[in-house]
Amino acid sequence: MQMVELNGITVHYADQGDPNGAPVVFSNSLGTDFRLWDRLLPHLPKGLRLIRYDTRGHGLTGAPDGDYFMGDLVTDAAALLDHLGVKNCIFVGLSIGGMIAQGLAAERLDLVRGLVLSNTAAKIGTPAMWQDRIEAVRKGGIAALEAAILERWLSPRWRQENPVELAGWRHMLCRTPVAGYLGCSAAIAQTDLFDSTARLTLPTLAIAGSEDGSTPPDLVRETADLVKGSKFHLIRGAGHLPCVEQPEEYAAVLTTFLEEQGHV
Ligand SMILES: O=C(O)CCC(=O)CC(=O)O
Repeated sequence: MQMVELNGITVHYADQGDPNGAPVVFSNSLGTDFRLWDRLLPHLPKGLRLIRYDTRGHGLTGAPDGDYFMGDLVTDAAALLDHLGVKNCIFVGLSIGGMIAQGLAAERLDLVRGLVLSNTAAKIGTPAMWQDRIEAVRKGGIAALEAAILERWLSPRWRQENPVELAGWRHMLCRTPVAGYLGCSAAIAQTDLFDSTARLTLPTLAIAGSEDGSTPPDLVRETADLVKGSKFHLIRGAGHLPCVEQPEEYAAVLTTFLEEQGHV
């Protein structure tokens, strides 16, 4: 287990692969932790340094009470990369992780040389939608929303064919600290990265899932279009978590991007 105290919280991370390899960093979505990437990593080329961490409020990372701000989440990611001596990584972020990716590239371009914006956007939902969600979780816990969330995360076909694994994702979601879920929901509610993302010029790949009920393909494409020269890839048949449903295709498109950047 790898833990470090940063920015006032304990951060849980995994630094795997080749310690001298080109770094690829992974940032998870709301209600998951760094096991989000478990099915993907075995399909990536050897020789990379693969760093994953649990976002503030998730997994084994600290989950303070109160609203979080996107700036906190970006500072957490930057502090971890500084701690690990990582520069010039390719940063892969899914959903809120993709917002962190956009914020990090805007604030600390010395750390990042390319972005993978997976199932994310410059702005996700509306403040009113997030306030409703926050109130529902305060009242009934995450379990009150669990069925609807899983429907957005994973396609009907995958859920039907993988009932046992589906139970694991349900457990991960429902065991997310409520303070962490609420804190990160507040951060998403307050975030609109349109202006700063429109100023980004680094190589960017956007990935969407055709069945994604949280960040539908058109929303992901809109954000990709903000970054000049970005690429867009649609994974057909996958929901909000395509790295879980279709890890081979996800790995293939990510590997092509890494090769194009001379990162492998
Ligand atoms: O997944 C995220 O990080 C936020 C987007 C979202 O709404 C996820 C969900 O459907 O619960």
